[in-house]
Amino acid sequence: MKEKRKVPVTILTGYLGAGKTTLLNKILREEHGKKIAVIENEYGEVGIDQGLVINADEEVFEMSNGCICCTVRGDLIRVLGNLMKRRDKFDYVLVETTGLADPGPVAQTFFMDDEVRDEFTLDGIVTLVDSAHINQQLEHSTESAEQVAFADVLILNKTDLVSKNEVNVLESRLRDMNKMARILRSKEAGVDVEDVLNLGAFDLQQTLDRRPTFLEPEYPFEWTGVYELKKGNYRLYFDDGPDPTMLITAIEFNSSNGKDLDGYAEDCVRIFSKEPKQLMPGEAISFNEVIELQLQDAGQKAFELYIDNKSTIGLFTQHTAEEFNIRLDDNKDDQTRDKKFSNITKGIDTKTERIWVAEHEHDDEVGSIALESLGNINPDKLNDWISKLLREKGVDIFRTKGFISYAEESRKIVFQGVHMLFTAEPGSEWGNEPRKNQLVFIGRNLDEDALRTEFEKCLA
Ligand SMILES: Nc1nc2c(ncn2[C@@H]2O[C@H](COP(=O)(O)OP(=O)(O)OP(=O)(O)O)[C@@H](O)[C@H]2O)c(=O)[nH]1
Repeated sequence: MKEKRKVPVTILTGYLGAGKTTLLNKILREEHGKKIAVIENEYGEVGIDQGLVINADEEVFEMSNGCICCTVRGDLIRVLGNLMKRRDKFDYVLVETTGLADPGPVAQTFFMDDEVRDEFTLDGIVTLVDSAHINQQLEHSTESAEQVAFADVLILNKTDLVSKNEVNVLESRLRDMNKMARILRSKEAGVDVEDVLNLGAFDLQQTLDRRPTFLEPEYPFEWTGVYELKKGNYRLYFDDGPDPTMLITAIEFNSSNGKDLDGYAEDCVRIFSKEPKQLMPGEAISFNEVIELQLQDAGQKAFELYIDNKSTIGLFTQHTAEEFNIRLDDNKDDQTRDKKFSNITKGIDTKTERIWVAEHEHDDEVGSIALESLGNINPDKLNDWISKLLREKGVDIFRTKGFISYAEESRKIVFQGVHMLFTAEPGSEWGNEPRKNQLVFIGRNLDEDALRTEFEKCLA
């Protein structure tokens, strides 16, 4: 039997004033060929010339926001039921939640109610963030943290009100809370509609492909530039950046030891743990030690780098090259130094560059944990563990997503949950891919060691 196409639903959430209505209006105004039904739980004027906005009295639903076990999602179910009677009028549904709500109960409706599940499919949860105020909001409101944690797409809006560096710091904080979300930046919610609708955001493979680094270890450096240099004198240039100092280690790569960049990175982790040597502009960077460059002086600064023999070198820096506009250039003509100083715009090209996941404090209650193991999982053990876990801790576990491999099943088992509700359904074929299991938990006060231990016990 041919399966009926379900109507995709996007939940739009974000704290008060984050820009939800601005985004909604943008979506409704744009030519995207979709007929969108909007469900709002607030009254509000929405200017639309296409699509269908459901905001007549009976179709505006109030969201209950209490204990998730007791919350009645009846209103939303009723509105969705009414919508189905006008199925020909729309092919997409957008639910805008109130700024003060935990999006959990709304998302759960699409997992829980059989009739809703037959007709609708949750395409994704899009959370807007007011970049200027979210830090404050996170301190005072659990809902704003939940909204971040639930997101498949996080839009850092109002970037016009903060500096680029503040947005970088914010992104790193939010990334820590939700490792799975795609993060976009915007002014006036100016994002591409394709980036928020029809994501198949619950397609985990896509999410993992987009963020292949989320299971990677963290490093004390954020950037490596690898250069192939001839014997000679060079200079490393810096513009003003977000910090007055920066740690750096220079390493000479030796092609005969078989080490790759990851291997050198491990060496560098050990070097970075030592006491750094202070270096003022104009002084020379030595190899194989950690150096703290003093970058307090305003304007462009440079440090010397001497290369004795033609070699491949790696510069490992605490911050990304972009943040300080780091450039390496040769320094053959001292007479033109001053002129050269002001002229350096690009410098020598790197052979390769690499951005690393930076080490940082995990100080938010809300966080995400990714578990991975090779092999197959025993379905009964997993079911027992997950059922118990979500029954006991489901209030604090907002989202669960993952892929599981069962020995008897040729397809990947796609695992996803919202609080204590979860589904495990076969997805694409494993084919020749090595069998492995990945589970991501996003929630509050997660005990990583306990989760890891229990997960390992589920292996067949
Ligand atoms: N400076 C600035 N203002 C913005 C931006 N995006 C939206 N705004 C303004 O911020 C205010 C709030 O935007 P809304 O779209 O109403 O926010 P909301 O999330 O729907 O707000 P609530 O309905 O109160 O939860 C409006 O005055 C917008 O014009 C932006 O990128 N920068």
